[in-house]
Amino acid sequence: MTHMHVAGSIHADATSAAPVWLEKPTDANALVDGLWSGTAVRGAGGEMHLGGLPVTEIIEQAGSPVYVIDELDFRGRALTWAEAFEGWKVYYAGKSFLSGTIARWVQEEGLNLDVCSLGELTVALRAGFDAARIGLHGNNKSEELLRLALTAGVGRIIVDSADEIARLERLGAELSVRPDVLIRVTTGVEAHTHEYIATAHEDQKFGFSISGGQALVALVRCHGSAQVNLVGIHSHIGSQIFDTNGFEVATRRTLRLMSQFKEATGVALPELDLGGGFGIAYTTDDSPATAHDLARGLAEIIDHECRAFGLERPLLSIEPGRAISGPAGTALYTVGTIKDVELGGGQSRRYISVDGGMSDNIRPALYAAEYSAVIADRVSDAAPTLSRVVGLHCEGGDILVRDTFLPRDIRIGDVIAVPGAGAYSRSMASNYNHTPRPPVVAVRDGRVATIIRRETLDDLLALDAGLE
Ligand SMILES: Cc1ncc(COP(=O)(O)O)c(C=O)c1O
Ligand SMILES: N[C@@H](CCCC[NH3+])C(=O)O
Repeated sequence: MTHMHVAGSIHADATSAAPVWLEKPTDANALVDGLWSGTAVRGAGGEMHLGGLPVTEIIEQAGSPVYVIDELDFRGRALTWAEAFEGWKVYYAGKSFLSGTIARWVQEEGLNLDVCSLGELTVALRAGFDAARIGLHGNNKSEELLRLALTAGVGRIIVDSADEIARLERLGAELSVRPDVLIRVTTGVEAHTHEYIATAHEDQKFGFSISGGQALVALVRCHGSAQVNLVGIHSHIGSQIFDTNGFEVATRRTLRLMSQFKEATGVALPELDLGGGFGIAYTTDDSPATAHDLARGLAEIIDHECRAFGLERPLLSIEPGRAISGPAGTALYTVGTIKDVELGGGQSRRYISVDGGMSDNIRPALYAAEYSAVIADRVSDAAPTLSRVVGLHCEGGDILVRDTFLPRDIRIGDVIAVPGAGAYSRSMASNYNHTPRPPVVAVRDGRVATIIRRETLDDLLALDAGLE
């Protein structure tokens, strides 16, 4: 099954009120299964609770807007992926959301960690994450980043270019270390996702091309190097992917490359990392596979292909990010203004402006990503009304939820909750329009704990050399 609506291909046109896929719900208050974090429920009075706390109490303690991470949900998903992929190495992809607390949870649940920048690596190391269980990515790793990785003893460096191999060899010789490396390859797979988050087609910046021959050249070069220890191949086809065909093709092509390498050198590479990219449900239109189903499916493909190529099954890894952090997070906003805009032909669209926007979630503007929303501070019997939840930024594309049905009697001060906010929301947040970024709090057993504090205007003003 192929889902492409992250690419924004299924939208209402200007004159129809509802997009084709969005059915008017019988109950606009429902917390639909599969969209919300594990502890999300409506309490006795109808208010939504997260981690045992009413949302209004979370806002009272942490302010609005706020990202709320359901600790038990996050830990539970991490463990589920680790258990489903038993015998594999599971790296949590920190780019989806990383902080000191998250790094500790990931370590406590027994996962490895994928980082891709100096900042992410520094957070992980400061949080006490075991360097040997970290994989380092990046298509332009600086000398400073590689030095830190080599001195800290990072477990795997995923090499992305010939320049990086040369840099690593020089630094390895200088520091007297021989890092374990994987070569990142592009398999030529056209993953069914938004162009900006697909990474295995040929015409993009990551990795070494298999079809162009550069991947085999890079493998042979590293194999012959005294300064790096080649352990395997890495492939990542993209993000928010539901269609497993892409993984199947990528697996076949990487294993064929392993067999070509074996023919060329007589050596079987011991490791294969298939990256991340497993999709989650942002709307009722999404139906992701479970971790267990994916594990079973991938294992079958790998065993089949290994037999075909006469290879032993390598040590396998995956790097899920969004699938662990995404559903654990909920964004809470407060309604500030409400406007009904006439579209002609008796149609209108309701614009609900909240106190956040594209600075705390750029995904709808960047990828036309679809989200859902409910009123969270109460339930209402009023008629479900097609609504658009928009932010406070000075930009028409500042949309948080393009199309959703919210009760007709929505009012200023209501709390709106958006699921799926744990991944690529805070981690991609900006200060557009000099907006301080919201805090991230963890909720568990009726308690709120700050993971990342709210930025203040003073934080931003302190950066401005013209305002000293
Ligand atoms: C190399 C690599 N691994 C893992 C991930 C994690 O992806 P996701 O959060 O979609 O699972 C990404 C991001 O797409 C990535 O680039
Ligand atoms: N940031 C993207 C995914 C790309 C992840 C990194 N390769 C998203 O929000 O969907």
